[in-house]
Parts: sequence; structure tokens; C-alpha cells
Amino acid sequence: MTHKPIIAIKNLNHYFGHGPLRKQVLFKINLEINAGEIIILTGPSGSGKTTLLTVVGGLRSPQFGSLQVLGQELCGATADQLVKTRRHNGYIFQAHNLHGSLTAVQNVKVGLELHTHISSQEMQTRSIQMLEQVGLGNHLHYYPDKLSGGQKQRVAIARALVSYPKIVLADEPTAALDSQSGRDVVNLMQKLAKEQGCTILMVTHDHRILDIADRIVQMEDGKLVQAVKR
Ligand SMILES: Nc1ncnc2c1ncn2[C@@H]1O[C@H](COP(=O)(O)OP(=O)(O)OP(=O)(O)O)[C@@H](O)[C@H]1O
Repeated sequence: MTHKPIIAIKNLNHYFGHGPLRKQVLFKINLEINAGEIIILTGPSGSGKTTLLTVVGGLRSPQFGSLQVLGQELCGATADQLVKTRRHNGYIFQAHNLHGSLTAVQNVKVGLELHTHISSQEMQTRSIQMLEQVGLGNHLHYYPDKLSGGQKQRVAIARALVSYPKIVLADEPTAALDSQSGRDVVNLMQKLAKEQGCTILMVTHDHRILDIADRIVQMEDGKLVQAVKR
């Protein structure tokens, strides 16, 4: 096969703490993820899912092994290189992390902040279009406290996708939502990701949404125990 994976993880080990408190949390992780794939990372609490997600997302430096994202080796990368990698990513977290003092459209624009080549007018236009795509075209100027949980998470999705990222990292995006809103939110992520051709790596305990994955990867005690092809 000639295509290269968008994310290639080889023998990745990760430790927290120092000296006698040093504790290994990721053990010899090997995983390749192709462009456009939706991967769900699941497993018990404390098994290392969030650690793996943050390392892959360039939010934490990889320590041992190899991690290539879009062809760039991140093991041993400088802080600058990690920042560059983060520009290709969109992030969606459990607690949507919207700014309470910004409207929906202003929050979405934050997703374009690092993209200084885009004019302010273009940012506004793209942010509005993105909110229309997530069904919030008539809530553009609402502040987060006037939106429901599901609506806030849809703003967070719009913010994550407005820069057309190659990779979206999502940590428990449905945890704070009722089952219908959770379903709506992941359906929307799936639809937009497929339209934009972006790759999603998502951590979840929510068994109701496993069906959106192309592959489910199971973690236990810091190890990948299973990579199920669907
Ligand atoms: N910043 C940190 N410093 C020290 N230990 C940490 C840190 N972050 C996580 N850990 C430890 O690393 C292990 C893996 O944690 P991680 O958050 O990756 O697990 P998880 O599978 O995402 O769990 P959960 O499903 O509960 O979010 C746990 O034992 C945790 O206590």
C-alpha cells in the first residue's frame, strides 16, 4: 500500500512524575490512523485514553517511541513544532469550554485565531456559515448561558471545524448531554468530518455512540488491548 497514515504511533511510552513517584501510563502503544477515519478510543477510567489523546494532539510532548502526525515526528519536537501541529487540529472537550463573555459567532471565530492569513471579514463569514451548518443560524449572537447543553456543544463543534482541520480530537464530547442531544452531536461530527475529509480521534465511555466509529480501539492499563475493524 502506498498511502501513508495521517497518524503513526510506534512503541509509544509515557510517564508521569519523577523519581520514586514516576509512573508509566502508556505502554508500547502502536496504532496507525488513516485520513478520514473515525476512531473511538474506549476503556476503563484511568487506562490512559486522555493521555494518549493529548499526546497525539500535541498538547503534551511525546517522551519515548515515535509519533508522526501528518508526516512530522513529534517525539523530540520543539515547542514551536508542537504549536504548528496544533494548528492542523480541532479540539472538542466534554465541558465545551466556550467563553461566557463571547457570543456564539465570536466563540467560533476563536477557532480561526491562529490562522492569521484569513481576513477578519472572511473569519466572520466562515463562522456564520459553520454555525448555519450545525443548525444554529438563528442563534449567532446568543451568549453561551442562553444556549442548551447540546447547542453549546454544537458551537464547540463549529469552533473545532471552522478552520477545516485535518484532525479532530474529542474527549467525551457527549458526557454532559442527554442521549438525544448526544446522538445529534456525534451525528453532526460524523457528517461534517466526512464532508471535510477530516480524521476524528474520540475518547468516550458512551456506548450509545460507538456505531459512528470506523474502528474502535480499546485501552486497558495503559495498553491497547484490541483494535476492532468494523
Ligand atoms: N498530569 C498527571 N500527572 C500524574 N498522573 C496523571 C496525570 N494525568 C493522568 N495521570 C494518571 O495517568 C493515568 C491515566 O490517566 P488518563 O486520564 O489518561 O486516563 P483515562 O483513561 O482518560 O481516564 P478517564 O476515563 O477517567 O478520563 C491515571 O492513572 C492518572 O491518574
